[in-house]
Amino acid sequence: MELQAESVQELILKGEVPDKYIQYDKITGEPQDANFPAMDIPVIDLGLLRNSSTSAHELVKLRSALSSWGCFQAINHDMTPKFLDKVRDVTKQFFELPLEQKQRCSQEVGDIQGYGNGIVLSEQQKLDWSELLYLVIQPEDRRNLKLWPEKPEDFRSILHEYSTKLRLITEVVFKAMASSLNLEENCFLQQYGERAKVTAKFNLYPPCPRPDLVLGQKPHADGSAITLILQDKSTEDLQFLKENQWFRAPTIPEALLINIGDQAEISSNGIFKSLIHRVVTNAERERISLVVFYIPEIDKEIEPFEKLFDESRPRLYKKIKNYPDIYFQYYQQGKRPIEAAKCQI
Ligand SMILES: O=C(O)CCC(=O)C(=O)O
Ligand SMILES: [Fe+2]
Repeated sequence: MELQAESVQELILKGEVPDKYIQYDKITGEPQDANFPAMDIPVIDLGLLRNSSTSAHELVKLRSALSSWGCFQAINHDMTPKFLDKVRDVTKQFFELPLEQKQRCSQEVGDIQGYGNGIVLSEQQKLDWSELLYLVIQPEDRRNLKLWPEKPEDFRSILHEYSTKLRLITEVVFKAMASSLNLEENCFLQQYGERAKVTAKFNLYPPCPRPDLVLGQKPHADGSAITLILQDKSTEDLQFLKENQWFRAPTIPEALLINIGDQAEISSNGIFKSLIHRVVTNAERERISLVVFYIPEIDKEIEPFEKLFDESRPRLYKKIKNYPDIYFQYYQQGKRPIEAAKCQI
């Protein structure tokens, strides 16, 4: 079932926060806007990773970051700060359009692509304080250009350029992830397939009058293999959960925050961690972000690489296929999707 939620823009005009948006933190019991410490994650230079004579130290940092926090900040990725600001600008300009104009890109029934307030699976579901635009960007023949905004005028060309650049970045990152585990460098790319799906989710989190009770995005782990996030420069509202404590992700304007999703946790036999994260709201400022998911081909078999388990280190995950399907089924039942892939030990 899909129900269209009332747009947050309309609620702000009315100045009210309906019950459907009120969420309590069942994990820590703290108000959503308590002051949480910053995560201690490394900044990794992708330029150094590209070359085997300079990569050794970065690979150690990468492995350690991905096995503790499941994420890192990537710099020197070949996208200039000016270009990243352009991406942020077109995102902001799109969300500033009048609602009717944004609705030209609206989600169609049964499809998550397009503009909307996220998928509403049931009447009881708590809602996020956000607007979003979700588009497939790779493979190119799977783009639904009808849903790509025509305004602002440079939106499409900038998204195309961003998507081309990200292809090279994801390749470097997957190869480095493999090398950091002493595996053949193409193993992730091969397991995920040449036609892996890459999707872009543009998010707007408007200022919210009750940041103590309302979330921009509920706690979840990503169903992707990896996720690449371009953060807003002016806020730090993304948080990761580690050992039952929330930590704030620092914003570095020129960096991409790259995190592990469930499928790379499975391939790495649990060495890399797909951590639960959420977005909090903010009474003063709006926040925008551009989140890109790298999603393996659905008919590829995803399983831990053989070299990563033996008698002393048990195999933690089974072979799975079509994880997005499993993900939605489990998510709907309020369970963590990766549980479905765990071996019974
Ligand atoms: O907006 C963000 O920074 C992160 C959103 C997120 O976690 C997601 O879309 O999966
Ligand atoms: Fe996420």
